[in-house]
Amino acid sequence: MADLLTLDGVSKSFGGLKVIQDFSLSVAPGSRIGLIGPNGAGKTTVFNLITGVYPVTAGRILMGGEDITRLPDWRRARHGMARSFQNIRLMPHLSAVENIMLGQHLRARRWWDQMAPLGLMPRNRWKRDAVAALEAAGLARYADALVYNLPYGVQKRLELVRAAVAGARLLMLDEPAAGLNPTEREELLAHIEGLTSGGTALLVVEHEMGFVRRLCERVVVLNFGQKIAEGRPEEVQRDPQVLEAYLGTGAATGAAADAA
Ligand SMILES: Nc1ncnc2c1ncn2[C@@H]1O[C@H](COP(=O)(O)OP(=O)(O)OP(=O)(O)O)[C@@H](O)[C@H]1O
Repeated sequence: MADLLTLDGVSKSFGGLKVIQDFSLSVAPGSRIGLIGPNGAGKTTVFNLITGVYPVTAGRILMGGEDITRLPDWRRARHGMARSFQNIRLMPHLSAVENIMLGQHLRARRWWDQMAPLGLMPRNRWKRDAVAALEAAGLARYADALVYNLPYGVQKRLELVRAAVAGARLLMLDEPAAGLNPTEREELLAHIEGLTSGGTALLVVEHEMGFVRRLCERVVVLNFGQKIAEGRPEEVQRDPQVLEAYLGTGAATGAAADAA
């Protein structure tokens, strides 16, 4: 099957610092890939290169076979990539449903569609869609609650709804399980599984290896900006280079502890 997302020999330098070196990656439609590596390995930078926050120094990025390397971030979003961040980026003083509508706004193609999430148009389809997305996620009871009043686990899941709204083909999640308690983590896992069972591909950065094992069929390991391993989670965890990368840094992450 043709790739949904392809990174072909991508490199990134900041000044003289080579942060990503000759990194290649294939994400098939509907596949679930984990991107792991020690702190500072370059995982978030890879996300930033894919979504167009930073231009690449070398290499190509393709989405659905189309070269998007030079496209600005807002045009890449319209190719169906959606992202959540390490830190929650919801608008705390808006309601849950208003936050979901902001996600729709980012993907609106026509100027009148961009106005619609503001609620100025009659028969606001956008609001209905946002409420439906909350219902599908089992979060409808929070629709009118202000985000800053909601528990952390619910806020994380709202981010997921916002990212996935409007039919993303690729969902990119940066440390979605960080800071969640075991119950919240299970709820998030079920939520992500639900979103991706419909054929949305997943690329997830996550330190919590148990979470990655349950969610991802394939794992890619970065260290000092280079790919050092790729394969099924249980294979990768036994890879000597991966063990060295984690244990050699002395980073007592969940991945290292699991891998040991
Ligand atoms: N805008 C920037 N300017 C200069 N250096 C940067 C920039 N962004 C990232 N870096 C550097 O790139 C390297 C990789 O950072 P990145 O945040 O991508 O790592 P990471 O694997 O996501 O780490 P963590 O797991 O701690 O989030 C680090 O050395 C970081 O300091």
